[in-house]
Amino acid sequence: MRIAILGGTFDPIHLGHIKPALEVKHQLELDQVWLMPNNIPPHKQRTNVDTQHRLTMVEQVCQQYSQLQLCDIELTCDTPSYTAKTLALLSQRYPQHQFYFIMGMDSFIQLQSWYQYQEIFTQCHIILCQRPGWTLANSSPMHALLNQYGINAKEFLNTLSTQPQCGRVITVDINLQDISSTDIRQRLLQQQDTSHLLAPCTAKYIQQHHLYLD
Ligand SMILES: Nc1ncnc2c1ncn2[C@@H]1O[C@H](COP(=O)(O)OP(=O)(O)OP(=O)(O)O)[C@@H](O)[C@H]1O
Ligand SMILES: O=C(O)c1ccc[n+]([C@@H]2O[C@H](COP(=O)([O-])O)[C@@H](O)[C@H]2O)c1
Repeated sequence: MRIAILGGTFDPIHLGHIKPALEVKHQLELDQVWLMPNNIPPHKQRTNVDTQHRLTMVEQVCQQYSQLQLCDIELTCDTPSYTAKTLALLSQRYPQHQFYFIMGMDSFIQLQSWYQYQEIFTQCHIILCQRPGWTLANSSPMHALLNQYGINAKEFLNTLSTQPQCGRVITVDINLQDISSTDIRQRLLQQQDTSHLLAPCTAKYIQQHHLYLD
């Protein structure tokens, strides 16, 4: 199967994760999309709620959206959730699947600082989603990399049978979602409405468990 993975801290999961994931699945005619919460985010100082809450919110989203599935592979690991390591483990565990890794432009811009980031290109294709507020500078080394390995979703699909198994950066043209977990946490702290930014199950869970209030 052709499977895309959206890894994240999901603190909390929001529609800026869910809607692009659904659009990517449709545009690239993928068999499945897995949401993969990390345990210890490599580039964040801390999470705002514990792993169990972040996991439950993702689980509930997967129950609500039948096209999304949970991948809990990083949750059993007490070391930082390095994507290169996780993808190697996934390829080992599921040699029958072809993996794609979804990321927003903010992640892509910083990719060079990831642990053994070049290994990622040997394990999967990257699916790159635009994100409001993030533009790749012409001078960025990632710009050169995108020029070399980039391909748009339509062209990729049209030439699927001749494409390599990994190493491309597939750009998808999705509806932009100006949403971030940081903004949602700030709104919750200030008791502002967040219902238009979250799946209903997540809004309910946050309210029931009094999350993000301090
Ligand atoms: N609105 C969005 N549009 C496109 N991609 C997004 C969006 N929000 C998050 N992503 C992508 O989803 C992945 C996981 O993001 P993450 O869980 O860190 O959410 P976040 O909103 O960026 O969180 P925070 O504000 O706490 O940093 C990353 O690859 C990120 O680029
Ligand atoms: O491998 C790394 O060094 C690395 C550095 C930063 C982020 N990641 C992964 O990228 C995904 C999005 O991360 P974040 O911090 O934006 O939630 C998530 O799966 C992280 O584990 C991975």
